[in-house]
Amino acid sequence: MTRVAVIGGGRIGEALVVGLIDAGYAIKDLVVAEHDGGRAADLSSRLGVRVTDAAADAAEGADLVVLAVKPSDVDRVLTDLGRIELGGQREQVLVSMVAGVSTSRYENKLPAGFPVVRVMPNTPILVGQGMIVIAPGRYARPGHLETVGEVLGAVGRVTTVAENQMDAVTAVSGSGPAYCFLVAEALIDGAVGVGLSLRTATELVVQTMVGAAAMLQESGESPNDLRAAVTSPGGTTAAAVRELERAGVRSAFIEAVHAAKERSERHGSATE
Ligand SMILES: NC(=O)C1=CN([C@@H]2O[C@H](COP(=O)(O)OP(=O)(O)OC[C@H]3O[C@@H](n4cnc5c(N)ncnc54)[C@H](O)[C@@H]3O)[C@@H](O)[C@H]2O)C=CC1
Ligand SMILES: O=C(O)[C@@H]1CCC=N1
Repeated sequence: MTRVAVIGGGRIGEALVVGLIDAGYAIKDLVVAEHDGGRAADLSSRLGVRVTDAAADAAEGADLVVLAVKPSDVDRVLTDLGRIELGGQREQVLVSMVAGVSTSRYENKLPAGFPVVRVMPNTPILVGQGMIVIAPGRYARPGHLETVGEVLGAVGRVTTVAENQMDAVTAVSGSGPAYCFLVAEALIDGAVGVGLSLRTATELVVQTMVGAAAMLQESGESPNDLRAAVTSPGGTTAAAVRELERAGVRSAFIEAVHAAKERSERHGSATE
């Protein structure tokens, strides 16, 4: 099996490891580098994976070295990885999940020709329902992409784009679960406001989102058509949608995606 080292056992690093284990990945083929001691001990006891505090230690012997640290921690990880002969003993690929950081930035610091693949996952990888978008760096060959796609395909749907689309991707599917959770929170607030218990409100909202998502995925119809089918003339939905449009919800989402893309671009320029 492809051996995977995850550098950074934070939220997305943990989601990846849990998702892979739940998908049947062998624990012996996973290792995490986490430099926060408390967090490392917690991960090791809960997940049963080997956790080390050094990126170089985790990367040695791994086929995929997955970076899941904040953009500001990338330099430190690259310095640490410089202590070992990356790609010397085996074919290795660096997989960066870091928002905004370009493959060329890694390529400039890694041994010449070292393959780098930029990936934007999202937290539903935790439950095998992630959206994972891949962009090859300059030296990543089809075989490398295939290996990355095979491993990450265990935790969600994988698609490939050109790297110049990755900031937009980050703004849509990378951050996207947060937008959905915010909508869920607001709907639950509304449901409680019209008299439902928190428990009933949560059950109704969650299943409504699950059902709507399944229709989006399976019906082949556009969101607009699906919404029209719920909207009876002069009915409740039309009254609700009028309020949402009046409050500028549509343009708020559009502006939110623009803001997230700009932030991702700034991560890149701040660390070039
Ligand atoms: N949280 C999310 O939904 C997503 C996050 N990402 C990206 O993943 C990266 C991590 O994000 P989060 O998991 O949310 O952050 P986080 O702060 O929860 O996790 C980062 C972890 O890396 C550890 N770390 C930092 N430097 C290290 C080093 N040199 N060696 C070992 N461990 C080190 C930190 O102690 C921390 O536990 C970011 O670059 C973010 O852009 C990408 C997609 C989705
Ligand atoms: O908020 C962030 O910066 C990261 C990238 C995509 C999701 N979380």
